[in-house]
Amino acid sequence: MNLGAQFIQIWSQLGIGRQRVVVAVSGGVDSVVLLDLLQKLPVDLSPELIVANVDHCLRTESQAESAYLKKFCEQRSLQFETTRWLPDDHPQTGIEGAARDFRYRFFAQVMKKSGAQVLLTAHHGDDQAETFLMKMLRGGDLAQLTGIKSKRSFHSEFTLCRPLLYFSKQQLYFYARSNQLTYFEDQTNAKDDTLRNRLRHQAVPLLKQEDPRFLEHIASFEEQLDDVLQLAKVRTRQVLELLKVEQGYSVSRFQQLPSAEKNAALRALSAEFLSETNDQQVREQRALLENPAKPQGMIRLKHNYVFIKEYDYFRFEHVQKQADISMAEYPLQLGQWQTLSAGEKIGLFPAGTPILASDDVLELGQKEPQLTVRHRLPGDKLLTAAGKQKVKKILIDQKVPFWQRDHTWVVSLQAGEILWVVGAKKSDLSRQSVNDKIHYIVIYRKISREKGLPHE
Ligand SMILES: Nc1ncnc2c1ncn2[C@@H]1O[C@H](COP(=O)(O)OP(=O)(O)OP(=O)(O)O)[C@@H](O)[C@H]1O
Repeated sequence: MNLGAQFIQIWSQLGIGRQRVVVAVSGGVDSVVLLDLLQKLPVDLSPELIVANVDHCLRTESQAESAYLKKFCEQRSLQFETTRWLPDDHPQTGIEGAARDFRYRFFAQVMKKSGAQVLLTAHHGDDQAETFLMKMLRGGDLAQLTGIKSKRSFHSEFTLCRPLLYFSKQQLYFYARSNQLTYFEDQTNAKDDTLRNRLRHQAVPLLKQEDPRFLEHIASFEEQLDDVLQLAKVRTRQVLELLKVEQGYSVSRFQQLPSAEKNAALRALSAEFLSETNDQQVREQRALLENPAKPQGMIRLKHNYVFIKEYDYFRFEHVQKQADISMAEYPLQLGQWQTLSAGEKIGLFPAGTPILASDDVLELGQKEPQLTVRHRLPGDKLLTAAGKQKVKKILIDQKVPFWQRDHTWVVSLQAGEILWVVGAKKSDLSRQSVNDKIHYIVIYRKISREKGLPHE
């Protein structure tokens, strides 16, 4: 079957039919062939074409090429839309990415203006193989290897289709010559200054020489990989659902999973929290979760995240840096609760105020205590009969994990001396002696998130 006949088949399968489409035409052989193939489709499959072109002003010839395309389209009564990316708007670095962004923004504008829903580009099999090899070289998430898709959504409201993915560049050259098409060669593509160009000129020809069906094999792997990844995604979601508990994820349920599901779950969580996966860290997390000798543990991750195992739960947690933690300081007003966070509150009350079994209470001997509550700060010291004790040391001795230390609340006297490191230690001087009358109490209470519990 010749290329034109194969194209008709592919076009029918894409299901675009006769609707209005925008074709991205650079003037290179790929897009010139695409435009010709589209114009030669049988009438019942023939779409309404709008040709979109961007002059990036990156090569001296580009202006003349755009002018040629304009004339070409006029002669064939094709709607032609073009724009220039002026040199003043070019960034110092990342020019390729910026050019791509500009180009696709323009295509979206043309689509909006014309009411077209589909954008066509002329990516072909060699582009696919080069992209595959580039991603393989760079490493990372397996999903990235699925490469260029023949159909995907674009700017959320449009569809981007690449009907030439199944053809090699060589086939496109052959078609262009046989049909006497005029196209332009981008001379910058001849240089070996980019990875893509080196792969195009050196690696890909060698691989094609080893097996002429190399491009077909890549395309087939891409399709299979796509299918397998879709299935894996569904299963991973089910696994995460199974592991989910109120405090995070269940360690015991994790331990019962088959090996592949363990890895998939940890990778998916890394991707969710850190937007990337790191095999070494997934191995470390798994080793921690499977180690019965370590009921608790923590692994530092990127972007201020930590992976925490606490007995039967594990979770990813974002640890705030000291600078990000609220510097709020609340004076305690007699008889009033002060909310500290969504899950906790504190208050100063007269002695004898009813308390709950789960409350933590500091008894006070002072007549009119002037107390404030705040997060602990570097250098804080607890007042004790034996002298002052560093709060940091208390937290370390009490094995408070480091990611929770800066979140610790302290209750201090006006002078700054600390009477209570909440959850860790109370000053033995909050009353002069055990026989001293208790005048007031400070109550620290966890607020249950479940409504309707008897104590709330
Ligand atoms: N200046 C341009 N004007 C119109 N269409 C363009 C232009 N440059 C590229 N295209 C369209 O994009 C297709 C791919 O081009 P190219 O291989 O240069 O892009 P790329 O660098 O791989 O980036 P991307 O895949 O994101 O478009 C072309 O076949 C053509 O359809």
